[in-house]
Amino acid sequence: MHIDSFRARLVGYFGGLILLVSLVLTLFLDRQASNTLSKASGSALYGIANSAALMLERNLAERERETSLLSKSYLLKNAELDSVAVQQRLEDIKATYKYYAWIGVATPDGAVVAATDAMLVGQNVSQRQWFVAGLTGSYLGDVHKAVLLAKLLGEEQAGQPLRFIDFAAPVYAADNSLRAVVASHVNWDWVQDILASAITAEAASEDVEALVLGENGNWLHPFAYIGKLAVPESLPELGQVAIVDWPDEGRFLTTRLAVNASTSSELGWQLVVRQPISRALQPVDELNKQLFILCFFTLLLSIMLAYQLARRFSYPIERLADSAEQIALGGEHVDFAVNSSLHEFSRLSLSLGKMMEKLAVRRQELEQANTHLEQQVVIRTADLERANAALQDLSHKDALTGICNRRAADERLKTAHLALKRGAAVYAVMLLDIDHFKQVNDNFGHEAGDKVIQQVANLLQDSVRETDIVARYGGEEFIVVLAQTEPAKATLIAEKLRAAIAADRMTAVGQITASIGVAIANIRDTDAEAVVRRADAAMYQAKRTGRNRVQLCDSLLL
Ligand SMILES: Nc1nc2c(ncn2[C@@H]2O[C@H](COP(=O)(O)OP(=O)(O)OP(=O)(O)O)[C@@H](O)[C@H]2O)c(=O)[nH]1
Repeated sequence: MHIDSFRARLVGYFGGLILLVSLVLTLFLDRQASNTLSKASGSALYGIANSAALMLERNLAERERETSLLSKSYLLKNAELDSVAVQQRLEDIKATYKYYAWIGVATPDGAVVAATDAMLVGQNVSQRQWFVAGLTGSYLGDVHKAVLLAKLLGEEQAGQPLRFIDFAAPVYAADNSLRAVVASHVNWDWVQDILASAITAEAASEDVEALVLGENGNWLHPFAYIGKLAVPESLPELGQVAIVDWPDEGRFLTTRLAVNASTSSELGWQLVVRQPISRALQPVDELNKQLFILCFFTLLLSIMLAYQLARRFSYPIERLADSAEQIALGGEHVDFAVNSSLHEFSRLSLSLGKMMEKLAVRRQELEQANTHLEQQVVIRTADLERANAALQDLSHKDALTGICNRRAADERLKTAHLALKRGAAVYAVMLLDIDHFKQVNDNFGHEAGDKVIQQVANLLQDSVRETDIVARYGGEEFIVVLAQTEPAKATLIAEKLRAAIAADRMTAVGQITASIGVAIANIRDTDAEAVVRRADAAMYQAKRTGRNRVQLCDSLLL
């Protein structure tokens, strides 16, 4: 299939069009799906973040409320602080919430007098921040490592150091005097567990993770990120979802919420929930793959269809082109029939067939006309050649005598002189003039004179060789050019001619004579005319010296 063929073009255009439409459609769907999915994933992330933040807020408020209620309880306001009842109350409260690590009561001077599991009892906590703050009001302390408790509870859990959040509140006696400070330490694990429960198993499998950012801009959770994961410069606004470039980690769909617990003091925590964009948009990749496969097969099918369609259209054209080529190569009986149900092709085939028939008729007519013309040309050419030959003949013949005329004699002389110049043998020129011809005319009439001229011409013509030339040079003057003839021989021939004329009896006239001048060509002669001039001079000398004689040109006549 040629690249410029109808088939290739149609397949190319059709395939290209389908490819273009597929690409545009795929890009459009990709964009639409990405947007829709980004929004959906963003909403899901926001939902997770929102519920996790709410749980954190409620838990913080709950713990603070519990500590506050405990500080205001009748028991702590009135009972002995180191009594069993107080001890039991603390244990009961601790048992209600598994993340309580420690609940204790310290006197205003900082001595722990009651505590769950009797931990830290007798120790002085007056330097602890929770104690100092708890002396004056409700206190909520940010996450920290507990120095004393850590020693009692063990250093680490699951590779992480023990971290706590502190709640404290003052206990006032009935007379409103400060009686003690009650405090609880909540294990940081509760944050981890809340976040774990907020993130569903499905979300976790899609790499959704929640992070807690502290007020000072450092990660509080997960522990592995503390001091290791850089906080991106462009986190989304609070409550917004955005695609964020995380340093060294790539692009994440990210949302951020503030944890507003409405507690006595705000911790300033922010909850960040993120998901790698590749996971968030994974369904788009799947969709793209399916679209690609769909496009590929659509393209393949389209190309096959286009090829079949093009074949259907191009086949009749190719047949017609083949037929036309056969005509170009000289074929005569070419068939233009095409097997097509399409009206246009049937019409074209019919028209071409009719055109061929007409062309064949025209061609035959043309060939006949041509043959006739060629015959006419042959006939005309032959006529022309004959006419030319006759004309040539006439132009070199003397009308009266039928022998050569002066022009023919001059041409022969020229040729002979050129041959002499090229080294051929010398030639001789003889000028012959009938003596007293005027008297012939006068005495016997002009017609008789003509007959004498004709007779002399015949006599001369019959007396010389075929290679020589006899011509009528003027009225009653003749010239004879003798090829390759020496002076002696020329004189001899001239004498023979003179004698023959003198011996012949002319019709109605009787005897006549002629004078002959002979000249031999010389290599020094510039042209034949010089030789003729010498012959003429010799002829006149013959006339002067008595007529009916031959005079060979001597040097005096040169
Ligand atoms: N019948 C006839 N006469 C011719 C022709 N051509 C020339 N003549 C005549 O030939 C004569 C030539 O005469 P001239 O030249 O005087 O010389 P001539 O009488 O021959 O005398 P010489 O030449 O001196 O012997 C003239 O009277 C011309 O009219 C021709 O074709 N036919």
